[in-house]
Amino acid sequence: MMMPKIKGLYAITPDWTDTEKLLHATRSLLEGGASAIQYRNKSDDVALQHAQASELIQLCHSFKVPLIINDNLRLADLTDADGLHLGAEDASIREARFILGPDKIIGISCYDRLDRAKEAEQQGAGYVAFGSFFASPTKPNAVNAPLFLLEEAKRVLHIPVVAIGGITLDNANLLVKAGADAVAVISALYESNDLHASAANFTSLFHRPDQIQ
Ligand SMILES: Cc1ncc(COP(=O)(O)OP(=O)(O)O)c(N)n1
Ligand SMILES: Cc1ncsc1CCOP(=O)(O)O
Ligand SMILES: [Mg+2]
Repeated sequence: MMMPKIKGLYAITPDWTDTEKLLHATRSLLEGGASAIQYRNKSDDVALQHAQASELIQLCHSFKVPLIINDNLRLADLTDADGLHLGAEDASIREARFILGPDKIIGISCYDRLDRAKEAEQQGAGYVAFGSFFASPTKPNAVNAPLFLLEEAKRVLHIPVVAIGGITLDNANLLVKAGADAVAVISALYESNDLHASAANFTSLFHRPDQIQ
């Protein structure tokens, strides 16, 4: 698959053990317009992770959407996933590139740090992520990032800038207006009563012309 740039709605999976439920929910998000999916499973059940990631890759590819693995370089390599997302505690870009090759998407968590993003871009990252911008139900103790960081990041970086953390349909437009190329969302999608509509509503934020204030 040709690797598209990260842009629009980037859905991240919750820690669900029910694989059918996870696939069904993710299909609804893809039908609603999600343009990238991240498999983020924090359990240590290697067999479950391998099975879920493999099924998600097939599903995503039927929509021509990339599936990115969080944290786990070995799993990304084993499943031939489209990319890997790395935080401060995870592998280095250099190691990931060496194992995965030049074509995979490598995303880097930059928290509230522009210096980290500049370095990641220089080292060949495919996108950088900042956050948490709002209180996150999934990660309540995450570092807080200010909105103006997105504007600064857009001024100096040439790779896509992703925003994460507590993003809902009520606050996402602030991030898009500040320059986010994509929003990465867990709870407001997977805990929604209508996943298809939620994904479609997030996606529409990226196609709307800027409103005059
Ligand atoms: C798109 C995106 N941005 C940030 C993160 C967070 O990564 P990290 O800091 O390594 O934390 P965990 O997600 O591993 O708990 C992410 N996963 N995706
Ligand atoms: C992985 C991560 N990193 C910062 S906040 C967060 C979780 C985002 O999940 P939610 O959309 O439920 O706030
Ligand atoms: Mg991580």
